[in-house]
Amino acid sequence: MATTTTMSHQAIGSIVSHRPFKASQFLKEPLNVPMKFRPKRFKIEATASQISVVDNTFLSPSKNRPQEYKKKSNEAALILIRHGESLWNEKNLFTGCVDVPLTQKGVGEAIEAGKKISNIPVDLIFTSSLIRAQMTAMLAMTQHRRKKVPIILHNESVKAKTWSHVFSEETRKQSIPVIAAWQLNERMYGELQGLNKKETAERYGTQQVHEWRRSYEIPPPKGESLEMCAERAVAYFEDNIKPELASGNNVMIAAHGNSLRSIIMYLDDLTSQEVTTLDLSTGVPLLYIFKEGKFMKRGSPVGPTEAGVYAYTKRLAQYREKLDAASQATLD
Ligand SMILES: O=C(O)[C@@H](CO)OP(=O)(O)O
Repeated sequence: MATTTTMSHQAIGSIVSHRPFKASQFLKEPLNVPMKFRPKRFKIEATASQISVVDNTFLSPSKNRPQEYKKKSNEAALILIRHGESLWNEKNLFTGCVDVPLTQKGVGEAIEAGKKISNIPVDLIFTSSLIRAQMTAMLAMTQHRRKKVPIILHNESVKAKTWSHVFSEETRKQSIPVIAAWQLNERMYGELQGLNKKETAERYGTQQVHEWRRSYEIPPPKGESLEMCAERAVAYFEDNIKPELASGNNVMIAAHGNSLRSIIMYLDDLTSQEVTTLDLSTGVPLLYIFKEGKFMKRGSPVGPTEAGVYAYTKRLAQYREKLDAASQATLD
């Protein structure tokens, strides 16, 4: 059963005012969760009500997008990016679902991430509803060689939906739909949100804090364990993102350390023990190829700009050749 908690103002160096909210609000609509991610201790139920500023509950994004976006191919690229450094990463504070923007360094990381994926096709972007992930997606796309414009598809009302949809063929070709989903938000860190990580370790012990931060099953006080985060993030991935990949659409997901850890656990079939050592750096894009129902990891670039350390597939190499030919034609 979901607990009901009112969050207190405990932030050290807080830059965002917290509105007290009830954890039960966060835990409402039952989700269709795969067996592996079914909770052992209690049934997670979730709603977007408290987390999002941009509250786009696209339960089925593909149904909300024009038919023309859909296309067929037997493989698709999946890029995962953890957002760049946020103001609370910089201050070493537990952030969770508090909506904090990027630092200047984070902006730079997002731009560098964009350079690394600038040769990889992106047809559709999923972000969380938090600004640090959305900033990262938008900044990264400014570097893409295809120069498409990311446009957030709003679904809060009929008007918002109409206004955010693009109409002319020309505009459609030059845009990438962006779907902001609260299910991809960072795990809710409960009573730790706003606390300094080092001070918390000094107070509760390094081992305890490590378990709160990296274990699969142990939730931080009044927050979500990784397992609980997986319930919504992986269910969203299976219901909304995997079908896009299966249709041949290349997808980028800009999200968070823990929502992405839960998705990577699913993609790489990691055990609850293995996932404890998985730690994602800010602004480093990971590439997967989805083919014949399977996810294949293609690496992560380590160099400052080039995506060359990705193991390109034939299709990705062809895409890059097309981009090269288009740049050459512009120069000629
Ligand atoms: O504070 C947070 O929300 C997360 C990600 O920054 O921290 P951690 O690395 O402890 O999961």
